[in-house]
Amino acid sequence: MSADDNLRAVEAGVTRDLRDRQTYAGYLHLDRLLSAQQPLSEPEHHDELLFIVQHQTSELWMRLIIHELDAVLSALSIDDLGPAQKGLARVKQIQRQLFEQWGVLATLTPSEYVKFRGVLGDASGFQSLQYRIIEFQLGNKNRQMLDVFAHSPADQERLRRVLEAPSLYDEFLRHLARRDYPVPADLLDRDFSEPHRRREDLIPVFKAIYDAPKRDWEAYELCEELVDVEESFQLWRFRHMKTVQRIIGYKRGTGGSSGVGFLRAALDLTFFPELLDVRTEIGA
Ligand code: HEM
Ligand SMILES: N[C@@H](CC(=O)c1ccccc1NC=O)C(=O)O
Repeated sequence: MSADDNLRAVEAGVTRDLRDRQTYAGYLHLDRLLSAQQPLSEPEHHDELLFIVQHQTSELWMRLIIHELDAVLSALSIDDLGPAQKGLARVKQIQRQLFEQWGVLATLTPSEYVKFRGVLGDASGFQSLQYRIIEFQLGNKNRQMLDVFAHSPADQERLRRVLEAPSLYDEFLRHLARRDYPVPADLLDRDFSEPHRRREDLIPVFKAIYDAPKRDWEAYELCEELVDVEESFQLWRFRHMKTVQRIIGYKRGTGGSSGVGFLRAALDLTFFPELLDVRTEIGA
């Protein structure tokens, strides 16, 4: 065998007899994973598989984001900034992946989608538990979202726990307070199920950090990481809205909302408003 044969020799050491061994497919449970794509259209529409895979891969990446954000929240709560930073860096890369993934779905045309949209019934991404958990972890709290999970008490309970727990911003502000930044006291122990509302008196905290980055580089860097995560999240929302617009135009959503208008309204939501507001004050 040589390079000219265009064949690679399988080395003698390669394990070939995998009876009673841990295997690739076994470890990854590929039997379950790869049998979970079940198109409902009849006759089966070619593009329904794309729709299913796009959503399932998104849910897998969201599973990892939740796992990483859980670790980031714990790290912040014990002032362990290194691991928090590392976790956010990973989250950012996953977000980039989720953003790029829209390009695949954008190859689905309106003519193709209408052919199987009917099989979706009342199902909608609006009902994604993992998406809502991430929004809550990041701070877009909204108790009304619990209603959507009344049909599934275990899911509803899981979401309620995240709703009532401190968000990333809450944990960051508590960390800054422990480092003697003048974070307003009422923000440190509040009803965490409420969204954070923009506060003028937080801006001096961030201004102190941004005016002298070298004095507290860790805090400065974490501020920038949070802004990155917020921006990536908004980019995902924007591209979802644009993809929806090109595929269903201004039809109502299967979840019952107005569709594109409803998705556009989410672009006004913000996770860390003062971290953006402070930029207006820098150098002033
Ligand atoms: C053909 C592709 C898609 C269309 C036409 C579409 C359409 C919509 C519409 C109209 C809504 C508003 C709720 C409703 O009334 O249904 C919505 C919400 C949502 N969709 Fe999609 N979507 C698509 C793909 C995706 C994909 C791939 C994901 C990834 C998981 C996704 C996740 C979501 C989420 C999380 C929401 C809730 C957003 C919010 O509350 O702001 N969608 N979608
Ligand atoms: N809301 C979409 C349907 C939809 O996209 C969907 C349906 C079932 C499972 C996931 C979905 N994705 C995002 O909303 C629509 O109105 O066409």
